[in-house]
Amino acid sequence: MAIEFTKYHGLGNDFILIDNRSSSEPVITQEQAVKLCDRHFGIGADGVIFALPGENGTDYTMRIFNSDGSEPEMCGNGIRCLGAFLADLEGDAKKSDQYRIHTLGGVMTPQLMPDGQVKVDMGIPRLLAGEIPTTINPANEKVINQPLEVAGKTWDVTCVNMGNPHCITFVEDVATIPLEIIGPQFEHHPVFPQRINTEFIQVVRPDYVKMRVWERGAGITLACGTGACASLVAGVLTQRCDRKATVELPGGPLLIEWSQIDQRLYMTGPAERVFTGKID
Ligand SMILES: N[C@@H](CCC[C@H](N)C(=O)O)C(=O)O
Repeated sequence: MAIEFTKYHGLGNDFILIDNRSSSEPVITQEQAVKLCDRHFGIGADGVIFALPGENGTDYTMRIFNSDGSEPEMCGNGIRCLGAFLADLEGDAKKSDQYRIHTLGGVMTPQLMPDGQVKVDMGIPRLLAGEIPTTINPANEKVINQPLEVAGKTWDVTCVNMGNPHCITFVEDVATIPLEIIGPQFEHHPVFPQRINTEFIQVVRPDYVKMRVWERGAGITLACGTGACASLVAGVLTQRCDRKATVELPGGPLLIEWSQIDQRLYMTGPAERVFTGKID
């Protein structure tokens, strides 16, 4: 049976999206996802995203497999792409510009904006070590500017869970970070029992930062939405950033706001359809 897919990207963080609305289990296995994501022998992507029927009163459910086949709880760029994909699928039957999406990291709400961008209510960040999870500190303590030995160097790290786990380090110049060498060492560090996404942040101004990321299960990517949100939270907690900032990624900028009113994160950025195809 052939399976139709549409390729989308959010700032170069690219995904194969599959209309899975007629079944509550993904139609592709994790092993098949690895093959489809392969950039030489497959379609090429950072992950495969499934649009499934809603759970617990939501409109839809999102599940995602990373390019290594692992299943993360959440994906920020992916949920913007999913919002755009759902609008395409619904076509004229679309009743609203906003969807409530069930994910393993909580309910997220992408909203299609008149200018074509997608704004997402990303929920409230979780900060306790037990929630990240990490053993850097006792489970009921936050991890803010804590020393961590990686690759023979001590890094001051701050950890934030945005549905999925992130470890953030502020540096003078993101361009000098050997991401392909130290990224895997952060990801597989024993203090992170569920592995970790790793962000390096250069604060240019309190409302403008540059970010590079090593993603759990995907390696270096051109952008990471949950990582951009987590990094803004870390910047605010360490008095480096305003509560609203542009996060400049290799693939382009995301606007992130940590609302003082409801303590929720709001992420605004693009979601672009690239092409459609069929998997035999
Ligand atoms: N690129 C994503 C995050 C995807 C999941 C991540 N690799 C993980 O394993 O947690 C984003 O835009 O948030």
